[in-house]
Amino acid sequence: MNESDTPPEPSRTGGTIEVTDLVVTYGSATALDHVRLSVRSGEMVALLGPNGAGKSTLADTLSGILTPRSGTVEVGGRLAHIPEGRQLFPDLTVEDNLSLGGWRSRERDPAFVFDLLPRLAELRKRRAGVLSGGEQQMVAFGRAMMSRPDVLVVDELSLGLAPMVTRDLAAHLVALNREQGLTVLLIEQNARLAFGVCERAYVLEAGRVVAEGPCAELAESPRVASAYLGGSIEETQI
Ligand SMILES: Nc1ncnc2c1ncn2[C@@H]1O[C@H](COP(=O)(O)OP(=O)(O)OP(=O)(O)O)[C@@H](O)[C@H]1O
Repeated sequence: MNESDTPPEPSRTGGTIEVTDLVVTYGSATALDHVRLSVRSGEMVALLGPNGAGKSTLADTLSGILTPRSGTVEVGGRLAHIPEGRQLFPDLTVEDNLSLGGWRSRERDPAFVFDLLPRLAELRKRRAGVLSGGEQQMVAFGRAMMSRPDVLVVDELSLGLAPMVTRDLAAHLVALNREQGLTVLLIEQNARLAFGVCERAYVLEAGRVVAEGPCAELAESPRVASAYLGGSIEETQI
């Protein structure tokens, strides 16, 4: 296919993640220790865990930035990753940041992203570096959608954002999941948010999966409730 060919049509039929016995190391330090995780097509699954648990390492391995030491990672369809801290180009405009997200899908026109996230259309000529945290997260979200993904990995949607802004972004994510079947792995420290929008969750601690299951069941677990919900169960419904 050459540069002038039409971009491929969006395909949301096979967005899956299958991680088996995954070991990832940094030098002699083990960051992921025989991790097993699976996400089915059209699911929205949370990955919880404290600082240093290995969540970003898993995201980076799923997106191919890191290479496993052993085990397997299989992604069905195209995966896009909203990295922790957004990692935008601050001197480029919103529009140019979005265009960069379209390199794999050969998608240059962000019009469909403006339909999904109308606020970005208003901000299109602004430099990304001058935007608020919530607006920058929305640009990172839109940039990921430019690749027309089947699977979206979101690393800390809520990081540094006010609850209202987080809820607004989460509502966009839920709409994409429910209305377009986008498969989502939501990496979060905010368990209330994650349990409010996901059906299932994994809990990662010190590189190992220590709990998994339906969010409603995990929320009942005294260990999960005390570590991640401050001891009470009160879900954030979108
Ligand atoms: N480039 C690196 N070199 C060496 N060690 C690293 C590197 N990146 C991460 N680590 C270590 O690997 C472990 C897992 O880190 P990771 O960033 O994946 O955790 P995390 O769950 O995403 O944490 P946080 O919520 O704080 O972002 C930590 O002990 C961290 O110090």
